Amino acid sequence: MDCFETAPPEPRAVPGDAAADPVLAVEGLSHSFGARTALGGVSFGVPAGRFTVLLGLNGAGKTTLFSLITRIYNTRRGSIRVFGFDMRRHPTQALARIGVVFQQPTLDPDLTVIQNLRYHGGLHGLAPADIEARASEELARIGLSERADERVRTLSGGQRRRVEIARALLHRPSLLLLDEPTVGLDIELRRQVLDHVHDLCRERGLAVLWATHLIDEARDGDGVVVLHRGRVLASGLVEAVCAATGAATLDDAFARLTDTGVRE
Ligand SMILES: Nc1ncnc2c1ncn2[C@@H]1O[C@H](COP(=O)(O)OP(=O)(O)OP(=O)(O)O)[C@@H](O)[C@H]1O
Repeated sequence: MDCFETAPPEPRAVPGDAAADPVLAVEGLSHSFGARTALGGVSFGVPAGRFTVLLGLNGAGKTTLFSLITRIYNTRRGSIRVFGFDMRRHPTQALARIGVVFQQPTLDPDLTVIQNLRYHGGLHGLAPADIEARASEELARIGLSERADERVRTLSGGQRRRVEIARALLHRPSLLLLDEPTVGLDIELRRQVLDHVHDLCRERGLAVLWATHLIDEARDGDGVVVLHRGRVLASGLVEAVCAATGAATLDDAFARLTDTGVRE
């Protein structure tokens, strides 16, 4: 059963949690589908330059949370602020600062790589000259400049993912959201995509929220938000969450957190 019928545990306050002025600030966010509570009072922050893993099992509420942050769903309870812009009151300013890579691939396989990027840039109202300059910069960065005029269907899964990330960065967002972006990729491609997004955090100060159910996608130095059955059980740097739970590894911390307080 997916409803929460018992009182949730208090999230553990962990040192090293969101900086004073995070790029993404989520406070008291709740969402229900009829009688089913998908999110119940979720709060956390993602600061600039931090790769933050939103870690949760299937059904934890990750996609619902992303749908609220991207305004696919309206926020009815709680608040979402992006760079200080409230999603309800200033959605245009907030959304302009977000780049998204959805769980399902969204490139048009029959268009070329550059056509996909131009289309996205046009939707964001970028000038054609800016689109060309930024597209060639992003494609060079992911090592796919020479594939710009090829149809997307000729690319590997990992290359397509990197093009999706390049596309999401075209309008220069401050916050990049990725929902299970490594689904379907082999171990090596997964590592490459993870390395690439870590580099973006470090080099551009991008705030990243990376949703996954794969614990090994969180590295030391990353932030982590443990979401379980619609509740945040812990958030902070990986090392701090481990220390607060008395666990040697994040695997162990996750098992301890999800075994206590929230009933199946
Ligand atoms: N459109 C919907 N209508 C009804 N219930 C929904 C809907 N979308 C999600 N849910 C329910 O909300 C809860 C959270 O689902 P959500 O898809 O957000 O989780 P998730 O962490 O993204 O899981 P997954 O990794 O499987 O995608 C689940 O109990 C799910 O069944």
